[in-house]
Amino acid sequence: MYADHPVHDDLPEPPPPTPDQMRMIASLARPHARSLALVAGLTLASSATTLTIPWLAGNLAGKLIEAGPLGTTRLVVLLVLAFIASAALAAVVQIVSGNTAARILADLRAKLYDHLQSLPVGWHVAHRQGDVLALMTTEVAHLGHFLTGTLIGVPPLLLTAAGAALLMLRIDASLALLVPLLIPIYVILLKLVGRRMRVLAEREQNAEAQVLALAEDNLGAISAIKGFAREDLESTRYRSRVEIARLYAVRLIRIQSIVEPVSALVASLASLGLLMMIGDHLHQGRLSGQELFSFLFYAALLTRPVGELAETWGQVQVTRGTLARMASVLATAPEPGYAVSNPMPLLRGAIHFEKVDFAYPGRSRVLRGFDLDIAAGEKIAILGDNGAGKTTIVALLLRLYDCQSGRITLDGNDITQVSVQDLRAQISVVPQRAQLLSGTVRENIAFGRHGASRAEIDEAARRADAWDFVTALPQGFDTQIGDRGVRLSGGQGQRIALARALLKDAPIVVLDEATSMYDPHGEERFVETCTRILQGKTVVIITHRPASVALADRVVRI
Ligand SMILES: Nc1ncnc2c1ncn2[C@@H]1O[C@H](COP(=O)(O)OP(=O)(O)OP(=O)(O)O)[C@@H](O)[C@H]1O
Repeated sequence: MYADHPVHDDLPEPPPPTPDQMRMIASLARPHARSLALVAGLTLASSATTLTIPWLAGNLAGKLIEAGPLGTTRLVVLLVLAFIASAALAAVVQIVSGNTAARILADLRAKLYDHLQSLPVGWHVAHRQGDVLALMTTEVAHLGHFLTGTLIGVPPLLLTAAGAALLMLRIDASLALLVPLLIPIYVILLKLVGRRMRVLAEREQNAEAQVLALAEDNLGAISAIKGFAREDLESTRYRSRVEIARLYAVRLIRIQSIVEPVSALVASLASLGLLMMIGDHLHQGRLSGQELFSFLFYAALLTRPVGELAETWGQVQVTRGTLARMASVLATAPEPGYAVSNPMPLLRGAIHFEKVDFAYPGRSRVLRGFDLDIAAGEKIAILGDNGAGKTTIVALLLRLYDCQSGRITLDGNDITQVSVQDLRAQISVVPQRAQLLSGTVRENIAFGRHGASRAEIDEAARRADAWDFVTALPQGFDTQIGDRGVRLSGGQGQRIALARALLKDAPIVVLDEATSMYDPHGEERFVETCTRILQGKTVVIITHRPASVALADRVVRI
């Protein structure tokens, strides 16, 4: 998404969103068509009401000049009603449009999350987590602010400006026609600052993402930072990233702050010119007092939208990069297996790797013509040097990656031809690094099978030899285990991961260095338990430890 770079501005402008990307963003609005139609109707009513005010005020002013306050009651009442209606409609438009925009945004966030979840593991490996987090948090918030605070105000502004211009044209065409002459001045002004705003916004968002990425990395490695006494160094590194983000933010604010005042200045100068000409027309009797007032009110009505539209245009430049990034993530295809919906028959558990070639993107080949036959119910240990490709075999079996050539079958079914969710439902993996979630011990074990009963969770904990240490925790199974389970020891975390996998009760079980953190006695008990409870299941044991190898009927070396 972003590139790493030092502070400088002579970087290429972000590419504009493609029509396809814009269509995708527009598709987010489609489910809210009715609310948007309501917003459009209310906007129309609000602008129409606002536009009656200068006309009524002009009439009233004309009458006051010609005959004094007598006989103006009706006009005054109408004007007060118009004021009230205009204010009330403006409030209703804000509420309804704000609600709609917030709903669109909530949908976008959920859609973005679902989509990120569906993307291949390879995509997540290739993108910095900080960038992804920035997209889901600060960038979505930017977009939300843009939608709810800025973009939603555009239709009323445009309608009011267009209406005012038309009515001015009716009153005095020769004067009103001067207004479009200002357009080129605005276009030049906005073009001049636009490119710079886009580049700065891009740089600022990139810098923010880097701040977030470093905070995420460092807080996750807080023990290492303390252990190596790197607090000061890391603090300096963090500060320098924050400083880069600040510098871009300041530059962006500076440029953003001039757009609206400069536009308003041009509009004010133009109004002054208009006033001089009006004076001339009045003098020649081409304009009545009433028309003069209405004209001036309409001109005033026109200047505010001009300034605000310029500001909105600036915001569009700032949001362009976010839209492009959002759309490009949403356009990335989900895991290929998601498209296949053929159900996977319940497995007996025979695994067959046939001439499998695989390389991670941009890396040299890990597996070359790899063959492996595992019978249903067989226990097999896979040994090999660090980096030989043992964990990669598991990743391929789960279809986290697809092999470049060859094929993998389960009970004779090619895994690329069946639903990836069905496939994964039939394989339990106990990884080397237990991925514990923030939540209680019970929730962490229950993660293995949705809807598991308390008794089943307890049983899984007993089988995984986790019962004793879990019940000794302050709140037993209700103890919160924090982010990444930092409050549990490595071996305890592995036992929770084992309990989770046992609860899943899949026909194929993969133990990927699952006992690497067990004490020797614990490992012995693990081997005993597994021999009993994994009977009949196909078990793939990846290990460097002789005790675990003893579990296997057969050992292969890669
Ligand atoms: N997601 C990835 N992206 C790119 N390369 C990877 C990825 N995961 C692993 N590799 C590389 O693939 C090779 C095989 O890694 P793998 O984790 O399968 O080895 P292993 O046999 O399980 O090693 P160990 O015994 O150390 O756990 C290594 O060279 C590793 O650097």
